[in-house]
Amino acid sequence: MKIALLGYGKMGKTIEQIAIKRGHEIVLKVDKNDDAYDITQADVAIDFSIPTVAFNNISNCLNNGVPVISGTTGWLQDYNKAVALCEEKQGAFIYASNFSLGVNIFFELNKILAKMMNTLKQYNVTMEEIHHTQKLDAPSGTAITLAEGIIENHSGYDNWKLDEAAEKSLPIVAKRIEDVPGTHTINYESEVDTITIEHTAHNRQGFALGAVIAAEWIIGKKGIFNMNDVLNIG
Ligand SMILES: NC(=O)C1=CN([C@@H]2O[C@H](COP(=O)(O)OP(=O)(O)OC[C@H]3O[C@@H](n4cnc5c(N)ncnc54)[C@H](OP(=O)(O)O)[C@@H]3O)[C@@H](O)[C@H]2O)C=CC1
Ligand SMILES: O=C(O)C1=N[C@H](C(=O)O)C[C@H](O)C1
Repeated sequence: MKIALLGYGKMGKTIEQIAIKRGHEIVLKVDKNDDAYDITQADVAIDFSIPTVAFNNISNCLNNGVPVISGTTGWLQDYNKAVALCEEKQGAFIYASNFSLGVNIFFELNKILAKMMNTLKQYNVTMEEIHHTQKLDAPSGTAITLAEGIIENHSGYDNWKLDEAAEKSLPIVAKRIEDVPGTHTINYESEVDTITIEHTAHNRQGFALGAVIAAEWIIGKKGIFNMNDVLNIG
């Protein structure tokens, strides 16, 4: 498989190593605003760039008939436009806030726990995410997906807020600490006890492997997919 890497930072470099080990070829590495490159030489593009350019990168792939996997977070105000473009061009597109198998299992566990706790109003839900200090967005995309999983399954919450508690709002605290790849913690706290679920990434390998598996999976398909489609869980 010929892969274009849109974004060649921490994730792009980790994906390159894993893709080569799995027998793929990296035909393009894009690390700055540059419309001159020819995306059509790739069978699939993997975008791990920055929030302000992700939608442009994805659009460029869809406009040129190249299937695209995006893990960039912080650009979701344009997600519906990407979906509409993918439908119009009959392309193939996957966005996931987190590509690791472990986090995708954690997403499902989070929904089940929220459903179980729905009637137990004595428990307040809080969330904390910790990432490295270079991270551009807050809260993390993963924290937003987790919050949405709780909101869909727990009638006590209908929105989330960063660093703020309010009626029916799930508060998310975002911490930035040197070199932390990504830790997400959800607490259900009552006066008498606390139930905690937590996912801790030890490195970026899990995210990168998931993105390469998604790229392998999407070849020959058309449509808008997510990691549940790829991993067949949930
Ligand atoms: N979904 C998931 O599983 C995961 C998602 N992420 C997300 O992926 C994104 C990238 O993370 P990470 O690799 O750690 O970040 P990095 O900052 O290490 O890498 C991003 C790279 O994108 C480059 N870039 C800037 N402009 C463009 C452009 N126009 N086109 C292509 N690339 C460009 C940056 O270059 P420069 O430095 O010169 O600006 C930088 O090298 C983030 O949004 C992060 O939240 C991260 C891990 C897992
Ligand atoms: O920026 C990161 O590093 C990460 N970003 C993703 C997010 O925003 O959830 C996924 C992972 O937590 C690492």
